[in-house]
Amino acid sequence: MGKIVISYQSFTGSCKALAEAAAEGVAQAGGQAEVKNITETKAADLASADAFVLVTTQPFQSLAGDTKKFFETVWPAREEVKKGLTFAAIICHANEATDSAAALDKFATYLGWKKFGDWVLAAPAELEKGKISARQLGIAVAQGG
Ligand SMILES: Cc1cc2nc3c(=O)[nH]c(=O)nc-3n(C[C@H](O)[C@H](O)[C@H](O)COP(=O)(O)O)c2cc1C
Repeated sequence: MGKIVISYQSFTGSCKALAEAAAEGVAQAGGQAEVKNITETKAADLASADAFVLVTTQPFQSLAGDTKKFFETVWPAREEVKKGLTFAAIICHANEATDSAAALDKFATYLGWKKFGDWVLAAPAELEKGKISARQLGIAVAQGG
């Protein structure tokens, strides 16, 4: 795989740390990772990306605001995004993440992005464990599956 965009939304740093761990995995597998805040991620950034990894928190049991806004912004500009973009996600949650996972499923379907395996779940209380999963995800995405 070539360039992999890894975007995060983070209130207290856990999702940022998970995004950086995923980028380490990508680099370890010989890929090129670009880590960005979700507020700075636009459809055009995904034009030349081979894969997109989203790392998001889930306040109030639902997808975080800036992350949802990202999808709302990408939708009208979706033609700019590489066709069939590979899409992986890490949901960082304090309890269960059913609603956020379902929302990401819907966005992937609407946009025609190719879901990469299962969404990875991580808990801020077990951040080191989450970082291992994030690194493994980065390696797997960079290796193309
Ligand atoms: C305002 C707010 C509301 C939250 N509500 C939930 C929630 O309903 N369910 C949940 O699993 N986590 C909830 N969280 C916890 C976040 O999931 C957790 O703190 C976050 O994933 C940590 O990532 P971060 O350090 O990148 O912000 C909430 C956090 C904030 C700030």
